[in-house]
Amino acid sequence: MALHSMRKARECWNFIRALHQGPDAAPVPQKDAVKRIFSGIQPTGIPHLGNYLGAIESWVRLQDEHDSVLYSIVDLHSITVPQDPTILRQSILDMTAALLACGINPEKSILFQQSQAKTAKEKQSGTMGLLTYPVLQAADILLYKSTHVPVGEDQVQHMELVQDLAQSFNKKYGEFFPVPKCILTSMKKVKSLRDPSAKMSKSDPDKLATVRITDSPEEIVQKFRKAMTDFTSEVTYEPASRGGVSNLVAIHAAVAGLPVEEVVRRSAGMDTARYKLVVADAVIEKFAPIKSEIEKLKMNKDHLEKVLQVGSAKAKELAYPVCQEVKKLVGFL
Ligand SMILES: Nc1ncnc2c1ncn2[C@@H]1O[C@H](COP(=O)(O)OC(=O)[C@@H](N)Cc2c[nH]c3ccccc23)[C@@H](O)[C@H]1O
Repeated sequence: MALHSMRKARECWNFIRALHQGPDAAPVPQKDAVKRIFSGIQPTGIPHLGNYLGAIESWVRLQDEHDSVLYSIVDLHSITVPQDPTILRQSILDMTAALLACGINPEKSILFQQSQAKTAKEKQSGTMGLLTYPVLQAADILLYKSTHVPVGEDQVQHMELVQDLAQSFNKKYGEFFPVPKCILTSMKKVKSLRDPSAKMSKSDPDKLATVRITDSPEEIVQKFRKAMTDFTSEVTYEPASRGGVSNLVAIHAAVAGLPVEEVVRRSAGMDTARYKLVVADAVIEKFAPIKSEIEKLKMNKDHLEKVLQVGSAKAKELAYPVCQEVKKLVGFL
């Protein structure tokens, strides 16, 4: 299996290299393209504060600001590590419920399941080789001619590859793909509560490091109470020298919708032990309505499945002409 995957991965890279070696085409001036927003999230695990503040919250805003917005539940990406099929199936629906509860509105954006939105003729490419992580991510984005990709800082490296691939393709075949830009929020890297030098992550083995949006109030309080700070009791925002407390201030400001300076001003005279509970309360308050909405949505499996079906059909419709155009440009059609 590993060998087979490696061979497929090599084939995939050769295919991309072959694309780059195509005939030099005269550059066509880039059109003033309409913005198309695209982003994705892995279905494995419940979204955490980092996913929420670094990505999902801005996704909700962007669907109000732009006409063409797609959000993908990237199930193909999640199988780069072993997954139990029954659990994966459930996790896809759980992620759908979580995104809807956070405010993703299928009337305003296309919410779809990555594996279900491949165009019919593309089916033969569903091998692990083509799914090699960053290449698959590039395919996700370019397949819809996306212009803007709202992500956290950890995705910037992947985005650089996507930009390179788009530029190389355009150089050979004429301006076809917009070179997609990242949209980063001020919360582009929410730090682990246990180690402010690391990002908050779903897979952190220290359960106290990561606050999930469905955590109980007690769990949230416990995690913030144990958050790593330093020996200075004052609350200040100095990310370079006081990573722990600054992470708390940044989280607090983001969930309360206040500027950092205001949050620091309001906590004057408070020590960090007391402040941790204030931040925990703000997070509990922010997540409470989302948590109860998730519970409601999870009871209606048919609705969740329908949302994904409709979204996947719409995504497929957008992808098909792009895929055909690429095939024509390359000479496959
Ligand atoms: N601690 C953190 N602070 C701030 N932001 C964070 C933090 N942790 C996670 N994020 C952001 O959450 C989004 C989803 O994360 P994933 O790991 O599922 O995200 C991933 O694993 C992607 N490879 C999924 C993907 C597949 N295809 C795509 C195409 C476009 C954009 C994204 C994708 C991401 O925006 C991520 O940056």
